[in-house]
Amino acid sequence: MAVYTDISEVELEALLAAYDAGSLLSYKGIAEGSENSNYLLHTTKAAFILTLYERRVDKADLPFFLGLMEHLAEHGVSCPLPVRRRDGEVISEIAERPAALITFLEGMWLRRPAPQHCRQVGRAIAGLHLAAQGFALSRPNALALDGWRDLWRKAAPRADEVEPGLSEEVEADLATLGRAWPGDLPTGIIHADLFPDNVFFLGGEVSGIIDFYFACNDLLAYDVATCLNAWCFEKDGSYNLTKGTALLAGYQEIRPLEPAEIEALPLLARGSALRFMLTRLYDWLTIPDGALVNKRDPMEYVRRLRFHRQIRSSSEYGIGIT
Ligand SMILES: Nc1ncnc2c1ncn2[C@@H]1O[C@H](COP(=O)(O)OP(=O)(O)OP(=O)(O)O)[C@@H](O)[C@H]1O
Ligand SMILES: N[C@@H](CCO)C(=O)O
Repeated sequence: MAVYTDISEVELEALLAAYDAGSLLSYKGIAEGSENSNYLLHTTKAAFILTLYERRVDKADLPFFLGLMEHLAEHGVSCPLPVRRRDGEVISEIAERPAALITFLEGMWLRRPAPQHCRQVGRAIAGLHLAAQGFALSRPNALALDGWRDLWRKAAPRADEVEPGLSEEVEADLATLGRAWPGDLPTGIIHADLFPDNVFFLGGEVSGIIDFYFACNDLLAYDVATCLNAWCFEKDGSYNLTKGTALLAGYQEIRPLEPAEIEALPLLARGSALRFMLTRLYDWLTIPDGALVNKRDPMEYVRRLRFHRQIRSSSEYGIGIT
């Protein structure tokens, strides 16, 4: 559950007074998610989500995230729209946290996505990459190689408690990725966390994308690699080639990958698996048991790392260089 901060109806009514969003009818904390506190609000005008930024979100980045959502919505991507206050601002404060009111998106995320959903996600992510072109702000990826090394420094001393030998594996990955990480592939704004719980479907179609709080400028194909990790592995850790093929084909329908991007996929997928393994490992070791937070299993991503290490060609993901 992710409700780190409790808020009262009195605080909420005071907050809503700054907006033209109606008056409060009801509210409740949302159990899902792990990074921020989210509340579902019903007002006399509509339903909204109120997000209180916690943990990894730096307040200085909020204009980028919220501005990006506005830009994407204006360019045809279905995503929440930040609600402006009467004074024109989008960032508020409640319970000593920075907060934003955003529009409510209909739909649900899929616990068991099928290949046709993966194809749609491929299309959606390519659409997002194209729609984000021209957004005026930029933000470096805080969870790229240097960020991974920082997380690793903090988690390394206890990593072998989670899996004996993990330290040695991660040291080798960091060294390989540090040497071989591609520097010359197409870049742009990426979502960087497009997991199934961040894509809503309605009647079998993508109805919207949420949670832009890791969005940043980085390699576009790295976002595709993250989607392969998040959408195309089964619970038993095996790669589902049909899903991978569908996701990559969907992406290429909208934005064909360059040969160099295709060739780099095994490395990018390995880097992305390491990134999610490290944030999960850090949380696993630092969040106390019993805290009201979803702790995600780092071992799922250790298994993905092992898979990507033995890939010899991108065709094993379901794509060929033509
Ligand atoms: N605009 C929205 N419309 C409808 N529901 C939303 C919206 N934004 C968030 N939610 C709900 O809140 C939940 C958590 O939101 P979100 O994924 O942004 O939180 P988070 O803590 O950043 O999670 P994550 O662990 O994925 O980073 C979502 O699963 C969804 O149920
Ligand atoms: N999507 C991330 C968590 C939140 O960003 C993970 O599954 O580790």
